[in-house]
Amino acid sequence: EALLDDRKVMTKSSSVDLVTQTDQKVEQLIIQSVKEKFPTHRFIGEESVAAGEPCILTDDPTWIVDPIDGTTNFVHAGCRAVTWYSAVRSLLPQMEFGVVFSCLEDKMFTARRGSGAFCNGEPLQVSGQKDIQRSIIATEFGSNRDPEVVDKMFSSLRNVLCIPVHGMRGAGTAAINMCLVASGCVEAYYEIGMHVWDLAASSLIVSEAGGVLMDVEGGAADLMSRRIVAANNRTIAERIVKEIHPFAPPRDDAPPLQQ
Ligand SMILES: O=P(O)(O)O[C@H]1[C@H](O)[C@@H](O)[C@H](O)[C@@H](O)[C@@H]1O
Ligand SMILES: [Mg+2]
Ligand SMILES: [Mg+2]
Repeated sequence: EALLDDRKVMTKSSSVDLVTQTDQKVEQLIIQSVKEKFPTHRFIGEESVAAGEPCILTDDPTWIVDPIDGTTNFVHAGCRAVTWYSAVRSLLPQMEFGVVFSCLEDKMFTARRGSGAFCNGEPLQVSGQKDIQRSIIATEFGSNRDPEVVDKMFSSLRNVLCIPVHGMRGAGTAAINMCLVASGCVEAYYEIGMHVWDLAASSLIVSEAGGVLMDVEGGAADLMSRRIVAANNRTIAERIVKEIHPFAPPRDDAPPLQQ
């Protein structure tokens, strides 16, 4: 409880969707320092959106910021990851670079479109495993405790586990789960319910490390849809898609509900 007090924990969409003053301060720090260099660029920041800012990509260069990914870990045990990235939108949003910093491990994951993915400067490569039965799969349960949604998540978890796979893991942060895919430590990560700022930077890191991104129903990945399968290859991604019980949370870029 002392920890919770120290970190000034507040809640957002539900009693388990946590935010701290540190999340808010880190986001302000990142946005202010980028603005000083690039005054015309736009931002989509997790805590700014929570405060009512729009979550829309335009044709302008846009930085997508998740100040602390894994706030629940941070509240309970210390820091986890800080993530931000820049997207330049033409006809389709095109990510230019992604950065994820894992402060617990002092690892800086980076990727630039067309130039590969790196961890502390060392090139990253996804796992070469093609057999799902020799794979480790990562997932998370997010912050929705609606029993119907939880039933669907458990049904997917059960199906994937019983393929059977070697194991299932969850780092408590989407960004780090995706970096684990990019590093070849796990074969895939899937989740429904996280947000564009959880995935933006690490999605480029996964694809630049040779991985694939897919929607949970098998179509093209859509970072605003709050659904993702990130895998080392298409065979593994498509096998996971077969086992997922899909549902569609409200999109990140949906217009706000009228009061
Ligand atoms: O810690 P935050 O930035 O809120 O992100 C987490 C998200 O809230 C959860 O729903 C997901 O399950 C985690 O994987 C995210 O990393
Ligand atoms: Mg996050
Ligand atoms: Mg966050």
